[in-house]
Amino acid sequence: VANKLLTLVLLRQAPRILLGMKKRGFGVGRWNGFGGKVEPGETIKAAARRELLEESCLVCNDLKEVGLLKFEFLGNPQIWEVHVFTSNNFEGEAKETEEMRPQWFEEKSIPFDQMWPDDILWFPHFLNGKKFSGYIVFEGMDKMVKYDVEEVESI
Ligand SMILES: CN1CCN(c2cc(NC3CC3)nc(N)n2)CC1
Repeated sequence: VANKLLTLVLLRQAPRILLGMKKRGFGVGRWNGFGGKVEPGETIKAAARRELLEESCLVCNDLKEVGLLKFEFLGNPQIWEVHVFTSNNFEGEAKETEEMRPQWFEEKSIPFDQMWPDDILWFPHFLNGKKFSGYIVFEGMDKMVKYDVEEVESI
């Protein structure tokens, strides 16, 4: 069955990065970038832009795809394909929404202990401005049983 397409947007204003505390639904209680599902007929980048606006009230017109993360969950045949985007060029002020409470973090104080466990694997590549690709197997929602993350020339 086709992979589940998801988006993740991490905006930067060096030396800071914008994260949101997920207030409900999947990933509740964890800091993350902004994102969601890709609707039928929508490009992945358009979905990323839409979810960023819905979840943070920010408009970004020059999202760049920098990462591709594939997740397998033991016991579930559906692979999740998370397309990671970034930009340092966006309009508006980040606002709290029903989904997310935004906060700017210094890049050297990212709250990994309150984020998805895989983030610590690929954030270093992301913060160094590299493109990355990863395959991560989870058992439940907290334990990584296998992973492989690498820098790539192109996504
Ligand atoms: C709307 N999407 C949901 C998936 N998502 C994930 C997932 C993820 N790990 C996977 C084990 C869950 N890790 C980060 N950082 N983000 C991005 C936003």
